[in-house]
Amino acid sequence: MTEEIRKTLRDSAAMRWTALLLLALAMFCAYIFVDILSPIKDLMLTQRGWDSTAFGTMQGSETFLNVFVFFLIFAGIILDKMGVRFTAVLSGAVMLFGALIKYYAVSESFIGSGMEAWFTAHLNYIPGFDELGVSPFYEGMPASAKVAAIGFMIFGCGTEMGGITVSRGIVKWFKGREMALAMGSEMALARLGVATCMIFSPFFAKLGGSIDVSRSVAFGVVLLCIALIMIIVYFFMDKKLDSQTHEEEEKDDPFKISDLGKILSSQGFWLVSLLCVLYYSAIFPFQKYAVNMLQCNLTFTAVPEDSFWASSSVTIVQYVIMIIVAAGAFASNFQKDKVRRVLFTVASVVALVVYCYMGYMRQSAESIFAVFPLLAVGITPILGNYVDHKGKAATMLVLGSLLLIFCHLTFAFILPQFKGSELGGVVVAYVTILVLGASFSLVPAALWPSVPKLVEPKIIGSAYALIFWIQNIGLWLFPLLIGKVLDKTNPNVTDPTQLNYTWPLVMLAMLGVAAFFIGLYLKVIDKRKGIGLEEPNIK
Ligand SMILES: C[C@H](NC(=O)[C@@H](N)CCCCN)C(=O)O
Repeated sequence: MTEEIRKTLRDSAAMRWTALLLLALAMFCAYIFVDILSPIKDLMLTQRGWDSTAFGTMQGSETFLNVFVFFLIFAGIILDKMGVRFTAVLSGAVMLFGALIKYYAVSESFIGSGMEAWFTAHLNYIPGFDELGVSPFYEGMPASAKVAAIGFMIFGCGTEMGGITVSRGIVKWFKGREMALAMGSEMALARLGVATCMIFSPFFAKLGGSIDVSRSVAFGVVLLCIALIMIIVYFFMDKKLDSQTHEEEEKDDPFKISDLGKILSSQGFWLVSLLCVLYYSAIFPFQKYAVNMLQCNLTFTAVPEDSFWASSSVTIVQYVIMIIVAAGAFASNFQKDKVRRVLFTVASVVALVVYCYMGYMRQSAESIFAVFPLLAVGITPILGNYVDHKGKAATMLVLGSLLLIFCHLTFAFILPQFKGSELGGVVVAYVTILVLGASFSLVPAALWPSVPKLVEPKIIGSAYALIFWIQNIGLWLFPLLIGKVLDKTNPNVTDPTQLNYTWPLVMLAMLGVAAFFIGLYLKVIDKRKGIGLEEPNIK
């Protein structure tokens, strides 16, 4: 009887995984919106006149307020003071608001409007920011890109606040249990969001034979409405949990500014943050250009519009197969029976082969790149589970950085050698993208669950916020730099599918090299100071 009374929602596996599912689905929708314009960079040039610099500046704007107005730091303080559920709802609402502005900016109704005229004439110079060279706008930037950037900045505040809130929420529900597995599963779903976006953004933009880029953004907005509903349901579960545990996060352990000092004085924290910014700057900004990079490096034969492979139903079938790949790989993690585990894995691999074949037949760069997050969906939970039970997080960080270097150098120097060989190029692209996906499983699965080992529980929210803030500097800078380097190294190229991506890719590989050395140093410090990064989470 006493046992029963003591049981709380988080003691029930079904309940805590339901809470996780709600948060993870909300992040799934958010990640779709993050990259909603990434696979249609070429259309943004032909339909809205965004060159690579305009595109990169808009893409980088997502993190602008987080970095330069320190919004992420405030978000961390709000999270520590107000708790998970309040901050989660706030982040959902902010994301939706920003997304609606971005939708208006790229919609047909913006063209020729008074607002377009105003933004064309204004915001070309931002005092202070321009002098520092960090302005989110520039003289000559298309008005639609400026307004989209404003919306994306607001959205970015919501999504990053959502990110730290979800990490904190997972710690709240899973600490001492399957925490890394839960974080890995949440990230797996987020990765599926990226794959979904790669397939459906161009699908909606080109639906019915006419091109309208705002349809892609509208798709993202609808998903963000669904995300907000998920968060509201989570709100009530979280409230119930607190009433059972009699925990009032916001009152028991009030946040103090001096806590920030404690975090910043930890060497382990700095190394993890540096590794995080270097590694993620070579991944998320790359994601925004990857489809265009493939369009530029692969030789595609145009698929006739009336052919079977060009039909919308094939896109949907291919997406369903993608879900089978992801679900099979993900579910295999949870099979206790060895035979069943093998069966799930084999089904997933067969579906992956079918998926890849369809991508090749459709001659579609977006569906080729969409395999990137798929391996992460299957592997991240396995690796999370491994970190929970065996540890070795620092070693995984080093290995992930090595794979990153290998992949970017392959894209830069080996893939272009296959230009002209349709099949050869696609095979090299698939293999490299899948290996990059494996790297993108290793690093996040090891990095995020390591944070609770670096700081005290009550300041985890602020610690995640600070790491995200440092990471956001890179996520702001690198989309912009890639765009600028592209424009500089391709001065006379007008066809958006004929750009040379060598230098941007070399730049990203260099980030991997720096991350690799930080990872090695982290291993040394971990051993010397006994931080426990190589230790399992569950002892
Ligand atoms: C959990 C981690 N999330 C992040 O790093 C976020 N700061 C980035 C969100 C994507 C762009 N706004 C991850 O996805 O591995």
